Order: sequence, then C-alpha cells, then structure tokens
Amino acid sequence: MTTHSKNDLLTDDHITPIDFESIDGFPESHSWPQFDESLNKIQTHDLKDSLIPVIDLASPNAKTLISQACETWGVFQVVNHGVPFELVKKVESESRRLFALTTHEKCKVLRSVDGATGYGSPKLSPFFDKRMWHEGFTIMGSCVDDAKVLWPHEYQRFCDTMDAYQNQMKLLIHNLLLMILEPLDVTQEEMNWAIPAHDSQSVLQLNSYPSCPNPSRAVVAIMTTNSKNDLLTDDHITPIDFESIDGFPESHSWPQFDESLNKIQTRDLKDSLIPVIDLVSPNAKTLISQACETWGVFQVVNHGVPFELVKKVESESRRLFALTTHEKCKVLRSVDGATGYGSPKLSPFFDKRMWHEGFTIMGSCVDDAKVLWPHEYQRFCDTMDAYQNQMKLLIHNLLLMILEPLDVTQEEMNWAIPAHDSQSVLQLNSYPSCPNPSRAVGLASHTDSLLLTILNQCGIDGLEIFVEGLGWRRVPSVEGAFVVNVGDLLHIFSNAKFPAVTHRAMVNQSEHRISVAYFHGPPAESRLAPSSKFQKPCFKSLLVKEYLSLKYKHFFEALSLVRA
Ligand SMILES: O=C(O)CCC(=O)C(=O)O
Ligand SMILES: [Fe+2]
Repeated sequence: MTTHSKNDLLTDDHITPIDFESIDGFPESHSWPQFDESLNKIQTHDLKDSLIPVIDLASPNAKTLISQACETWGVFQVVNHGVPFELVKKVESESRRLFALTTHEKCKVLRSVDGATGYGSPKLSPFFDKRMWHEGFTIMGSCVDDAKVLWPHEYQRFCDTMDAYQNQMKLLIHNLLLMILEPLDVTQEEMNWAIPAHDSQSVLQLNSYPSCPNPSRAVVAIMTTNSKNDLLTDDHITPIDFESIDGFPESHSWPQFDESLNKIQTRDLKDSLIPVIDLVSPNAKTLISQACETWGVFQVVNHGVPFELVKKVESESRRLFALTTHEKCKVLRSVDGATGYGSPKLSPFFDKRMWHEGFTIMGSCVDDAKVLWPHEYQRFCDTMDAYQNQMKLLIHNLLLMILEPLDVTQEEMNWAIPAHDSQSVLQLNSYPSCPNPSRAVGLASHTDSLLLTILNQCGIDGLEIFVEGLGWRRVPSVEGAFVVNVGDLLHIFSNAKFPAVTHRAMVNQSEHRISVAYFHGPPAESRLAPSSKFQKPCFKSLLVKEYLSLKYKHFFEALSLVRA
C-alpha cells in the first residue's frame, strides 16, 4: 500500500463509511491485494496463551508480570480488573444499538473533516489506497449532543452507559499506570503527568466490522506489495547459494504459520477435496467440468504421457539442479529475460525470499544446455522437447473436454487450444531440503497467469491450494498423476465460472523436492475476453499481452483491474 501524507488526501471520502446497509457484493474500493492467509494464522491456542500473558490483577505478582509484558510485548490482557461485568455488556449492547441504526441516521452525526468525534471511517484511512471494512463512533467526554441527534427521546441510556464506562476506564488506567511506572522509579511529577487528571486526554472509540462477503480480501494486507518495476534487481533473480548455505537466513524467514491447520486434514478429507480423474473413464468430461467450477483444480491419471518420460524429466531436472551454483549462474535469467536459471518471477512482489531455484524453458533449451554441459546437452534437450510435445497433446485433450460443455464457438476453441503461435512455458522448480521448513516458503501464494497448468509433483507433496472457508489444503502427490489447474486467462474466458486457484509450494526438512510445471496460453497478440456465449461479461476485453503486462506489474491486483 502506498502511504500518503494525510493532508494531501483527506476528503469526505475518507470519513463516510460505505453504506453497509444497502451494499450488495464486494466493492473494488475495499478489495486489498490478496495476502497469504497462512501468515495471519500464526498460533495455536497454546502458543497464543504463552505469547500474550493474561494477568490476574488481584494476584500478588501482577506488578511484576505487567512490567515483563510491557517490556517483552507491549501488550497483555487483564482479568479481575474491577470493571463491573454488566457495564461491559451494556457498552457492547449500546454500541450494537448505535451501529444498527440506518446509514442515513448515523450520517447525521458524521465526523467533520477537522473534527475528532462522531460517526465515520477510521482516522488512518487517508494513508491507504484501499478502504477498510469498518465504521466507527468516537466519543471524547460527553456524547450527549450526538446521542440527542440519534435518539431524541432515548439518548439517556446511551450517554449514561458511555459515561459510566469512561469513569471505570479512568480508574483502571490509573491503577495500571501506577503498576507500570512505579518499577521505573519515575518522579512524582512524571507520575502526575501520566495518570488521569482533569486535563488529560481520553478517547472512547466504538468500532464496528459488519460481516463481510469476502473477508480474505477485506482485512489489512500484511505484505507490502510493490510495483515490480520499481523493485526488480539482480537480487530478485539470483537464488541464494544453496550449496554453501549454513543455517537459515533472516532473508528467507517468513512470519510463522499455523502448522496445525495443515496437519488436521485426514487423508480422506484431502482425497475427497480435489478429485483424481481417470481420463479414460466415460464420465471424465463431467467430472472435469465439475472440478473446474468447484475448485479450479483436479488431478488426472491415465493421461497417456509415458511413465518413463515423466521419470526422465525428473532425473534430468535433478541433474541440472545438482550442478554447482557457479555452473547454474552461467545461464542466469537476465533482468528482462524470460528463460534460464533463477529465483521465482514473483519474487519482487514479496518482502521475503523464497526457498526455491528454477529453470525456465520456452521452446528449445539448446543454447543454455550447451553452456551447462558442452558435450552432454543432447539428453537434456531431447527429454525436455519430448515432454513439451506430450504436454501440448494433453493440454489439447483437456481443453476440448473443458470448453466443449461451455458451448464456445469454433473460433474460440481454436484460440484456446495449442497452435503454432500459442505460448508455452516449461518451468522446472527445485526446493532444496530446508533446515527450518515452518518459517520458509517454497513458492509464495499466487495464481498462474495463462489458461491451464499441468504440474508434476514428482512424488513429493508440497503443493497447497487456498480454499475459501477452509484455508490451505495440501494436494497429495499421487503416483503417475498430474495436477491440472485453471489460470487467470481461463478464469476470464469462463467469465469467472472457473476460479483461478490460489496456490503455493511448501518445503520440507528431509527431501529435495522437484516439480515440473507446464503453462499453456493463447497467442500473446490475440484478444482476451469472456466467451461470447456469456450474455453479461464481467471482464473487459484486452489483448493477452496487455493482461500479462498488468500481471507483471500489479500481480495480485491484475484480475480486479480488468473487471468490467
Ligand atoms: O511446486 C509446486 O508444487 C507448485 C509450482 C507452481 O505453482 C508454479 O510453478 O507455478
Ligand atoms: Fe503456480
């Protein structure tokens, strides 16, 4: 998020909350760049308890515990604080009574541009590009004037409650500050300055967060997202030297995730979630359509790609990544290049580095292979060529099955299926075993950009998909199966009928994981739009290459930028 100087930007728009009463759907103004959900789900309950202390104010060591918590965390919880339970409940119910008023009523007490009290959006709104899913009511001292506007005959209950609560807060603040400041041995004058007095400042803020149709996009983003062009440096291309690395560098240490969330899935649940479809079964087409609509991802077996070739691609990939860092860097991707050895292309969009090195092939890889193995490049090239041909065939068959039920035109079908001018990328991914897998990310959360992806996990789990309401789910590696997933272009072409599945790759401590991804898309110069079969297109029409450059620049936001 860009942060602005507040004065440049403060307008009424930063004060009036959206009309939560009448809103239908989820507005672009409130859609923040998608963030990695896992980063938010940090702790198990046990961990949380040990992290932020809950302190019994009536206990004899309260003062010591409070001092420690202030130093360590700057935050703690208190119980036995002496504030009557009924009053706490009353404040909540009076707050709910206020926010339950109509938008029209609440706007009668809207905060003014330079005012401090009343109804409105968070005061930090002008500093962010996106709006927050929030409305608030700010009280300083008496709230009788506003309350009389809201409830001309029934304001007293609200005011009495808020007054009583403010008095209780003042007492509690007084006690807490005594306990916090005494051990610092401050002067009496300093103590008087800090504790509540007739001229201290106090603010009572009631916050309301209505239920939200799209919570994963409405919460405050954790990762700063950067415009790639501002930031692309060599540092985003050269992977860490996995050969000589010792320990686990801070550059690769992501905020901790909740491991338990991933472990709770039973094998059954995992299996039932993402279908494994037998391509020679008579109902394959129906199952594929269902999977595209429901998950945007499925696995296929009996796909016709020779098992030996699949194994050869894996062993040739391992041969490449087993070269020394020095050798691999001879074919390092250039800053504006698309092929060669390097870090994930999504690296510039994240503050932390990924536990990953990759090798990207588009068409022939003979030039790079000759640099790596001057006399033995043929085996590598032949394998990658044969595999790309097989992927093209499989993509062709899959797209026929996926698009036929949509009843697309022949022209649209020709646009989608592989042809001499379509785009295809073969991506070899390497995730070396990692000393600290719970803090590392192999490939950060993303959607694939083109139409369809075929992924081979090469026998080791690691791929996870994000399912709204369920969180991150492992996609188990199934012997002989490929994972097929919908990319942004198919999401757009299907008029959002098929989700572009958000996914990531995780790493492990014991095994060096390899995966092979094949991405297929229509010609760069061709026009992209929802199929003409859809009466109400929900995306704008633009050139494929225009979409890809939006993705390259705005990443998480590219899809929302092309919404009609
Ligand atoms: O390695 C994996 O499992 C996922 C790879 C991936 O998502 C990609 O290459 O786009
Ligand atoms: Fe991907």
